Amino acid sequence: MRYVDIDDVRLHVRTDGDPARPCIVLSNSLGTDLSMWDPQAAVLARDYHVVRYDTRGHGLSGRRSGRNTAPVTLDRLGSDVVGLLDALEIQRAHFCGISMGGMIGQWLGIHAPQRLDKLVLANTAARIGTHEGWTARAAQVRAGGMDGVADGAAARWFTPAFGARSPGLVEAMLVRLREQDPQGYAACCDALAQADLRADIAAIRCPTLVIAGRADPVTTVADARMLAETIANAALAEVDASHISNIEAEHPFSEHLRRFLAA
Ligand SMILES: O=C(O)CCC(=O)CC(=O)O
Repeated sequence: MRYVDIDDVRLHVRTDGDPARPCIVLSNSLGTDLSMWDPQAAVLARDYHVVRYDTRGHGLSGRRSGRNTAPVTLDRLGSDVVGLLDALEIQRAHFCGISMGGMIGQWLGIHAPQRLDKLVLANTAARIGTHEGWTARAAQVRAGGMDGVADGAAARWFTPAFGARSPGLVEAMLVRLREQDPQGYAACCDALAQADLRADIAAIRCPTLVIAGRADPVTTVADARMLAETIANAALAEVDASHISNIEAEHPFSEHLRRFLAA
């Protein structure tokens, strides 16, 4: 376990694999933490220096002083990754982000292409949800804590078939969601309320793999197609999963990732 201070935030970071190998950074979705990448980190660490971090306000990452109440924007979340690479003295890295992490990846592709090798955008979109929806969710957790969003999360994150097959994995994710800091979660909802990259993603030039979950009700296959068709050097892969596809379709997801990075 390691912490890196970047501006006002202390990021919880975990590294696996040989630091002399090419680096891949893994970025979590809203309401999760770096442990969501355990299946992929185990595979990738054989060939890569794997850097995972908890997005600010999530897991063990938070403000260095005071509560996680300061405003958060997608610019801030993207700049955290640039700061993380600087702190670890990594000039360039591959980047794989899921959902909110995928929006951070798009931001990096637009604003920090000189730090990126290949980009993987999983279960994400250039615009996720609506301003009203995120603002209402932020208000809900600020007023009532995490239980309200956690109650419906299994249905948004996983297919019923996966829930029946792997109840322990689903429950572990929900426990972690309930344990998130409501202020940190709400601040990232505010960032998603503002974030709209639809007019900007054509600027992304690095080789990109877009991964979609065929049963994802949050960021749909149509959202993924839009990314893959707009980004010049992008390919699309679909897996049989809902929103948290790297867990529900662990092996196909890891295989797509591994092959794309190795090509
Ligand atoms: O998963 C994300 O990063 C954003 C979309 C989302 O919050 C899914 C959900 O829990 O409804």
